[in-house]
Amino acid sequence: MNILSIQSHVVYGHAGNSAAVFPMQRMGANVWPLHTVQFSNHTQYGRWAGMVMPSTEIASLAGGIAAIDALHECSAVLSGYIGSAEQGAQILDAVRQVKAANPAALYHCDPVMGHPAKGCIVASGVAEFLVNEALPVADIVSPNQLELEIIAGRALPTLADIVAAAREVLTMGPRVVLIKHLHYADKQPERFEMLAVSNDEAWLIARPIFDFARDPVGVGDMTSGLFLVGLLSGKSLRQALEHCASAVYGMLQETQRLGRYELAVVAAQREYESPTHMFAAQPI
Ligand SMILES: Nc1ncnc2c1ncn2[C@@H]1O[C@H](COP(=O)(O)OP(=O)(O)O)[C@@H](O)[C@H]1O
Ligand SMILES: Cc1ncc(COP(=O)(O)O)c(C=O)c1O
Ligand SMILES: [Mg+2]
Repeated sequence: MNILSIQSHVVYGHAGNSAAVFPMQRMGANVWPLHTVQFSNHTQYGRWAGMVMPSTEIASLAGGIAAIDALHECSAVLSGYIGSAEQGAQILDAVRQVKAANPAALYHCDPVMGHPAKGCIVASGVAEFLVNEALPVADIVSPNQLELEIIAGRALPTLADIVAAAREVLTMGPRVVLIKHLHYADKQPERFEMLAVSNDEAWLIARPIFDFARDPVGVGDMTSGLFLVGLLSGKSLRQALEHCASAVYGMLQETQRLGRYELAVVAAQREYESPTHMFAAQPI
């Protein structure tokens, strides 16, 4: 299995590819990391150095892989944090080239749209690109609830609203929707919940919340990567959800045990292969 993973790279710490690539590799996937930005650190520190890769870089690198006739080996394209709206078009071009070379290849779009209140900064035009252009082409999409609300164009105060919106997304192109973080009004506050929906199934999973001084970053990026590898390696929707939720829980537990702000991506390496605690999903 070969995954072209088009996401951010941070030199220090973990977000984007720097959070997702190693866990995917540890699950046995061969990853082709392509970086949309190279920043010193993730944006939630409030300051960072580095640059958005030039928009032509993505097309150039995809073209380079095409030139050595290797695109047909690609099983999936995963996109995450995008540095500019122009980069988006290049990513979709790469997806088209991969799908032309390997019609079975999947496109998993993690629609990272930013969260200004939390300090996750995304360039203007990226959210519009994700909703209008990337979503119709995606096979798998993994928004958090805020991103799902932007896609749906309305607030989603109840679990029923969220499930309905996820089903709407299935009519826009994707075959699988993973909502990576739910925060509806009557959710029990001590539970962290995710939802996976396909045309035939809907699964809800919950794990305990940890009390971090500051919300760690990169959790969503790692979750999406692990979920994709699970599906590609033949897990059912339910199994892929249970595996990624449980592996990320184990990694967060290690992060808390070590008292770190940055994710304990490497220290928790055994969790990606076989999570210490397995949480069970419930059909809804
Ligand atoms: N079990 C947990 N305990 C505490 N915080 C968690 C737990 N699981 C995830 N989180 C945090 O919840 C937040 C989820 O963020 P959100 O913006 O909704 O998704 P994403 O990570 O995709 O951007 C992250 O800040 C993550 O660190
Ligand atoms: C460079 C970069 N990549 C990715 C992300 C997304 O991280 P998360 O997985 O928490 O959504 C962020 C969030 O701040 C970021 O700064
Ligand atoms: Mg995210």
